[in-house]
Amino acid sequence: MQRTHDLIVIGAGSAGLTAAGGCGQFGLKVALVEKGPMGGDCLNTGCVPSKALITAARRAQEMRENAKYGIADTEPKIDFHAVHAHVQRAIASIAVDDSQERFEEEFGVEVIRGEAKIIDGSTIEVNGRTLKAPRICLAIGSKPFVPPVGGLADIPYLTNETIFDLTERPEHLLVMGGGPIGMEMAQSFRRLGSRVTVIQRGKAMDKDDPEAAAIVVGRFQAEGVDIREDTEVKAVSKTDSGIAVETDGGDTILASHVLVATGRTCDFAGFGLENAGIEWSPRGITVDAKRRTTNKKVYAIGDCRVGPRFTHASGYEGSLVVLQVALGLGGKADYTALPWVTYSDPELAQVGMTEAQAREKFGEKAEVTRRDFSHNDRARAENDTGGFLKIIRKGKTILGATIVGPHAGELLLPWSLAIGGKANAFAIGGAIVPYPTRSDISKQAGYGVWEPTIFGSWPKRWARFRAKYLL
Ligand SMILES: Cc1cc2nc3c(=O)[nH]c(=O)nc-3n(C[C@H](O)[C@H](O)[C@H](O)COP(=O)(O)OP(=O)(O)OC[C@H]3O[C@@H](n4cnc5c(N)ncnc54)[C@H](O)[C@@H]3O)c2cc1C
Ligand SMILES: NC(=O)c1ccc[n+]([C@@H]2O[C@H](COP(=O)([O-])OP(=O)(O)OC[C@H]3O[C@@H](n4cnc5c(N)ncnc54)[C@H](O)[C@@H]3O)[C@@H](O)[C@H]2O)c1
Repeated sequence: MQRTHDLIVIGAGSAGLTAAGGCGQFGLKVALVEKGPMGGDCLNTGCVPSKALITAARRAQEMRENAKYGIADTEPKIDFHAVHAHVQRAIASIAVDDSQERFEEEFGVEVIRGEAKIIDGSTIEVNGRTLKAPRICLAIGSKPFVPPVGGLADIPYLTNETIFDLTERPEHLLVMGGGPIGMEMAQSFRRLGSRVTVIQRGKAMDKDDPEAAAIVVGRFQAEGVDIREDTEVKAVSKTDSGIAVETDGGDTILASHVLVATGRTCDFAGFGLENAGIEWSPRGITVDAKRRTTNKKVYAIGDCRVGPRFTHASGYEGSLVVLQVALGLGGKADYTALPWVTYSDPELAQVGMTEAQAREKFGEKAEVTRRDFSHNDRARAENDTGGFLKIIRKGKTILGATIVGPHAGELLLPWSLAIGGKANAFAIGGAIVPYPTRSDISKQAGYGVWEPTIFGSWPKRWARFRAKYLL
């Protein structure tokens, strides 16, 4: 059979849209197959609805905390139907960018709505049609991992796929898992008026810097979120008054709703990966640095492969596929400067290595330069001085940065560039930064890295010499 397309992309989430749109823009004949709504998890059940909900929740919380600015505190009146409508509006406004019409009209991609199956390494089937291309790109995502907890299958638990459909506020939301999904949702629902309990197996936000995570956890507790760390759910059961959740510590918590946010998994049984010799496990599809599967003509990008699961990682890998397929260029994934942000309040932002990772790799050669927002004039003027910036480095080489505080995610960029070698602490420390901004904390930290050198013995000797003989 002749090729029908130059590239077949399966999955129209952040990863697949980028790969298909980019190759389409280069004039390749691209098929993009999607079985659900365009935009995938990020648009419909992930980043977008969660950030919209977080915004509504923050507005509510600000009303409760106004007195410190001389404005009376007020308990907000929350119309949960209207909050739901706001979340749906946010999805609708971004959906235009991910729409079938746009990909067809702007990028010349053939969008096919249906469930694809792999026939072999260059052939797929969808809606009874057979498509053939020299390259296939799998961008088929992941799904919520539901742990084998007794009784869970018998209760109507929520996941990220259903929680944004709620039009009534949960009375008491029990969140299983203190990762980014669990934490972002826990604070949002608490601020919108629910009672919230988080059950976390180890420490909450366990992939992040523990000192930064502790600041976030402290804030949650101050707002009334009941966080139970080092605790596991043993069993759940439905009772007349709600859902009884038994913990391994012997407590029973009565909740109205349970959100399962215990990580992601993959189940590609029946999709046909074995027909193309593609290896996978529940952790994802096996890939190399170029995101090629064990069948070198088939790529797997974004959440469906083993690796970090973020929208920006999916988009980045989509663009690597465009480089390789359309232009025949390199395309190895480099995550030395991978950033991630948990949009709790305060935000927790990380790029590159955490302090613990750097210490494990470099021992005493790993150093930390830290600046607290309590010394940042904008934070002081705003009476919101919690949090810090930590630069993790080896000598003057920047390995990572951790920021916790308001807008932390917006402050990462100079450090991403520094880790990638496109900026450095000296340049950041010497930049003219508008006063008063929170980003001044980066200048202070950059300067801090160089301060001992600038005021070292040689510059001082030179200054004394100048003062004595040349002034
Ligand atoms: C609640 C939540 C909040 C999040 N917040 C953030 C955030 O703030 N920032 C961030 O960076 N990341 C965030 N993420 C993670 C982010 O959403 C994902 O990393 C990203 O959406 C993955 O994109 P993807 O394209 O790889 O997969 P997906 O978006 O899952 O897309 C896969 C697509 O493939 C389709 N598909 C699957 N099988 C087939 C088939 N056989 N045939 C046809 N189509 C198929 C699916 O229908 C789906 O549309 C969040 C996730 C969740 C759950
Ligand atoms: N802001 C963001 O970038 C953002 C936001 C939400 C989600 N995401 C992405 O979505 C994915 C899923 O997020 P997540 O929070 O579900 O996963 P996660 O794996 O990051 O966190 C899940 C947590 O649940 C805990 N856990 C697992 N089983 C448990 C059990 N039985 N009882 C109690 N705790 C248990 C784990 O120890 C872990 O800390 C992640 O890959 C993340 O990158 C990103």
